[in-house]
Amino acid sequence: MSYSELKGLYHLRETIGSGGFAKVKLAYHSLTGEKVAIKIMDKRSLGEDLPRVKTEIAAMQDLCHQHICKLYQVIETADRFYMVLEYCPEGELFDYIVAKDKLEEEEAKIFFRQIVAAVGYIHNKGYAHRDLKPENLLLDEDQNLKLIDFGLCAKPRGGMENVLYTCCGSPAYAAPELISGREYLGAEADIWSMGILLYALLCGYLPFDDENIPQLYKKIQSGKYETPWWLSQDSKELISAMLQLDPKRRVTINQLVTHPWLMEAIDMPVEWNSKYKRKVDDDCITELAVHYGKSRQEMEADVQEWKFDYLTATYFLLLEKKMKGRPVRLIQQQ
Ligand SMILES: O=C(Nc1ccc2c(c1)CNCC2)c1ccc(F)cc1
Repeated sequence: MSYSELKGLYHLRETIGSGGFAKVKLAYHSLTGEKVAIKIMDKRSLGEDLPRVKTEIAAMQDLCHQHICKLYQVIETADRFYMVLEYCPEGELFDYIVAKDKLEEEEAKIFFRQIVAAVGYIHNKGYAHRDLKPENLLLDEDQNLKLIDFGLCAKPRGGMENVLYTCCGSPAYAAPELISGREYLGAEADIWSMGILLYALLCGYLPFDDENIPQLYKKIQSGKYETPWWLSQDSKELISAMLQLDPKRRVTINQLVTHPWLMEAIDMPVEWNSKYKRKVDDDCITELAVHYGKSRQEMEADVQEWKFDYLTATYFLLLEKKMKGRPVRLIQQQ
């Protein structure tokens, strides 16, 4: 394959993942030398999944948060989509849990606080993820979680108080109201999935499981699950508050951020604000202006168009370098 559209912009390396309709390759962004993950999708093989890609791109262009995998650039050609994404080399949280069998409470707490921050942020922006599971949480090189796969997310018209109907996501993580075909609120269904997620982090297996889907649905709709002896009272209480069959009795994201189990030993509520500022970073603008031979005003105006072109990617990757204490410098091309 040539991937000629990336020539000069990114140096492509090995394939690091290949899912259903996408291949993910490691690449180096040529102007900063920073590593990125490029998700490559062939339009023909996408078939009816094409709308999912458009949904994901639109959502990720609107989301900018330390626990959401950053979209840097989108390249669309006649027969392909390329999504240039934040590099998450430690792989999926799913594999991390499997490798450790289950997590100690304090480690699970750190991860779960990051998940609550990410979900609180997207709900605040009017999005429901609808496919929350450990496979969709990646670890970056500092073991921070990054939420991915917004292909099934929903931004209900008129706000999160408006109901949704589409039954989607992974059965074992799906809320009872969602699998019963009733209308549901995206935020409440996400909270249920987070309850399943927390149970999986602490126990290393799922509260409702059955390879026969109708049997699995019966178990979910019964709302009955076992809790192993090693769970603390507080963690059992939190899981129970999230796995309430009646979505109106379920804990809300606003109540979650100050829940005792999440606050214990950390004594700070979960902060879901993005660490990214609205205002563009002056050092990055200066370096870009010098490189492109433009005034700072022009450069700032160009960047703030947020076209998710190579300039958007270069700006965000320069900002990443600054946040990691590396020099805010572009590689001078010969
Ligand atoms: O960076 C990603 N995956 C990645 C990167 C490096 C390595 C892996 C995955 C797996 N282990 C080897 C190193 C990645 C990032 C975003 C995404 F949507 C999908 C995958």
